[in-house]
Amino acid sequence: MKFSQTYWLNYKNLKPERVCWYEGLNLIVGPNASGKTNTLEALSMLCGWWGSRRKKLKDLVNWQLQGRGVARLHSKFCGEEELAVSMTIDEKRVIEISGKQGNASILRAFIPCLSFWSDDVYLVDGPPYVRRNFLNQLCALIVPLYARRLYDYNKLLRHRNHSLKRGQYDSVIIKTMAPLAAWIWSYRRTIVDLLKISFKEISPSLLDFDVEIDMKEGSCDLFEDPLEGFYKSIAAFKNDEMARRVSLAGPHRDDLSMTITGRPASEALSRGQRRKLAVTLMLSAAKVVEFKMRKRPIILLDEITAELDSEAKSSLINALFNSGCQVIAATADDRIGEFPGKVWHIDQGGLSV
Ligand SMILES: Nc1ncnc2c1ncn2[C@@H]1O[C@H](COP(=O)(O)OP(=O)(O)OP(=O)(O)O)[C@@H](O)[C@H]1O
Repeated sequence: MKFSQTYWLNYKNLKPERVCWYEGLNLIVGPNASGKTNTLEALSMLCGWWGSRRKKLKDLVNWQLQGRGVARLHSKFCGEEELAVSMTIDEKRVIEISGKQGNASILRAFIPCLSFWSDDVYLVDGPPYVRRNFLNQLCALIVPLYARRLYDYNKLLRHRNHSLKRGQYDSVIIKTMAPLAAWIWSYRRTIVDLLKISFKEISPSLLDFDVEIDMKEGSCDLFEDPLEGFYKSIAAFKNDEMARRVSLAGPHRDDLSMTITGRPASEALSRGQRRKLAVTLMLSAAKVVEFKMRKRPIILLDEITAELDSEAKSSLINALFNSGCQVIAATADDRIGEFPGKVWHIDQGGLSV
């Protein structure tokens, strides 16, 4: 699916505008605070996601209107099928998909979209939950049931932590959690295996260093059978859990390890290299989505050129071009040079070609 035409009204600082997007690469260039991130955020909302900065819905309405008006987002999509999405935002968000009431999870299933925000460099050097969130989003995009199972697992985990805090070791909760944990582990493993394959394909054109990525399970060891693995890990961590009064084994302790000749990427790489690695992971994820969903995802990329030298910029642009995906990227750098797509300029919330 691809954005063909969007229209927005009263969304943050964006001017009311009808925009016909190019089906290949789009680059939005503009100075700081001109509305680049706001534009990408509006597009991400239209695909059923939140933007980079999770805010209250009413903060998305133009400040001058707050309490007196609503923000509206509309988009026509083309591709595997034609879709029209409308969204009205004030205290709550009302979504219509081709004239029928819908919700964000339906949008995500119809219009796969991956976004890369400036903070996503933390994918390499941030704490494990950042990488778990990345994997969770990818898995939930491909199989919506994953989000449901993860929600159920996290609910039980909260109960378990509550019991542990009170010094109780509740084996009924463990038994209920076990099949969910095993399912989440199996699914994550499948996706990480695919991610490794696409990473191997893409990384030579983008990275001048070799990175090994792998799933690091929150268990005491790697097991063939994840259900057995869960029970064994729980048993192995029992004393520690009772002493620390918190649950230490299970998918909530997973991580995606990234190493360069055995050293963690967060230590071995410069900031620019970490950014390249994070973008490469995102492009690998796009390939996995395409393979599993038989649909090319839309890619939204904020601050695409930040911290990249000219060689890295051009190899990234080439990789985006070769992905065949519709890409909408933003940059404050107006010296981007040759660009194989449509360049938009934004100033004070107004887009022009
Ligand atoms: N609800 C709102 N109503 C009106 N303006 C808003 C609203 N929310 C945010 N803004 C304005 O939007 C502007 C920020 O836009 P945005 O984050 O898209 O900038 P940007 O072009 O990505 O900038 P940078 O290059 O610095 O990241 C800010 O000036 C902010 O004051």
